[in-house]
Amino acid sequence: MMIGFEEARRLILENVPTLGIERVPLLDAAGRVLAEALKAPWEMPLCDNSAMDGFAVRAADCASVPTTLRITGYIPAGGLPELAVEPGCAIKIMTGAPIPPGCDAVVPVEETEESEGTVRILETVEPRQHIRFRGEDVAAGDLVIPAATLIRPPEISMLASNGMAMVPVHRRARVAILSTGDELVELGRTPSSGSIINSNAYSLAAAVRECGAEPVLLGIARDNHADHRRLLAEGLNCDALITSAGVSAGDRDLVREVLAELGVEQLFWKVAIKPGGPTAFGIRESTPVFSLPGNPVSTMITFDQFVRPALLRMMGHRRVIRPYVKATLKEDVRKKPGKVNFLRVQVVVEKGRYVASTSGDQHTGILRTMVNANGLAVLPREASFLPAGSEVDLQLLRDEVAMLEK
Ligand SMILES: Nc1nc2c(c(=O)[nH]1)N[C@H]1C(S)=C(S)[C@@H](COP(=O)(O)OP(=O)(O)OC[C@H]3O[C@@H](n4cnc5c(N)ncnc54)[C@H](O)[C@@H]3O)O[C@H]1N2
Ligand code: MOO
Repeated sequence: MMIGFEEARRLILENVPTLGIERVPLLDAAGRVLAEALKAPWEMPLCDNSAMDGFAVRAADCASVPTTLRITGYIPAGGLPELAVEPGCAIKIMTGAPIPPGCDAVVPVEETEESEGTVRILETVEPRQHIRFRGEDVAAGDLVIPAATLIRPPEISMLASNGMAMVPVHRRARVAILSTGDELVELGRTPSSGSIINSNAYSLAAAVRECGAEPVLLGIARDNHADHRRLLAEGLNCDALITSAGVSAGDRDLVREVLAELGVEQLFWKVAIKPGGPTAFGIRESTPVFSLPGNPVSTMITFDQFVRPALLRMMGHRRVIRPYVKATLKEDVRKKPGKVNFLRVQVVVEKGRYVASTSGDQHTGILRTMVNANGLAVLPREASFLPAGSEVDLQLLRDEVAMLEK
């Protein structure tokens, strides 16, 4: 009995390890996952300071406006308050500068008129207005970023503000990629009839990079035992190993056999999906091995459904599965029951709804319809006919689908 799609993915996610921690310079932490919670070493802001360019005053002096105050000092951002503010006086102050003792409000420059050492306050003044108080953002010891948070620019800002020049993050996965097959030639050679360029190594490497991991290209294992053994053994030294092709029923499909010899325990082979049926997954110690079918479309789709979530999980991400959005089918779709089908589609937004039409020929040998697709409709295992107008689950494959052109 073939394993179901979601069960296969669950088995993978349950069995992959979380990689260890490394400390990296702050900027290199962007896009990584924080491995230890950040507790604030100090409060933010560190002192009461002005939120406006203007004048620090005593609100009580401005109970009835307009009123005129004498300017007795100036504090730029980065300056220090030298004098307390006496009744009837004001201090010129810039945004971010510390509030001088005695003041309890800041009047923005637009609400004043300055002339020859005095300032006229034109608008009513509330006590505490336009002051950012010490510790109002973050108190010392606060948990400001929990562990397992994806680090984006706001987290970078918070980490920087807390003095974190080096940041503990989960390690990037080093992912070995091995292509198999006698028909393959490396990029740079002109393929003759019967040979094809090893494109899977590149699509996989690009996909590995896209999830923030580091591809390690092992080249091509020819269809003989010795080559497979040598290169698969090398791949097992990485954090994860991906193979392409050599996993269906062909005479020379050696991948699973040699992996077993090398001590990889197979957790499943063959999944009830199309394309991608012959996918296998195994583990040696804590190293996951993904054996993906060789058809380039199947390779990419199985990477996206199985390997990407696994690598993200290994690198500490909590949310690893692409979300489904609802989309309306533009035309009738027929399928055989028994397998979840991934339908390559072109998605557009019409009146705020996703509408999907097939991107063309769905045979797994057809690469062009993958290039032309910006989404995958995920059709349920037992469905056989989905009439135009049906609502289906859809995964967006390109961020720009819902983005505006101008
Ligand atoms: N009797 C059966 N035959 C096949 C079955 C089956 O269940 N029973 N499954 C079919 C399905 S589905 C697929 S998918 C393929 C998968 O086969 P393999 O993973 O063993 O891959 P190959 O047969 O070696 O290659 C398939 C196809 O992909 C091309 N290829 C391979 N490697 C690369 C590469 N690195 N870059 C670009 N393209 C590559 C290869 O030339 C073939 O055209 O098996 C079916 N057969
Ligand atoms: O399932 Mo194969 O992976 O159809 O191309």
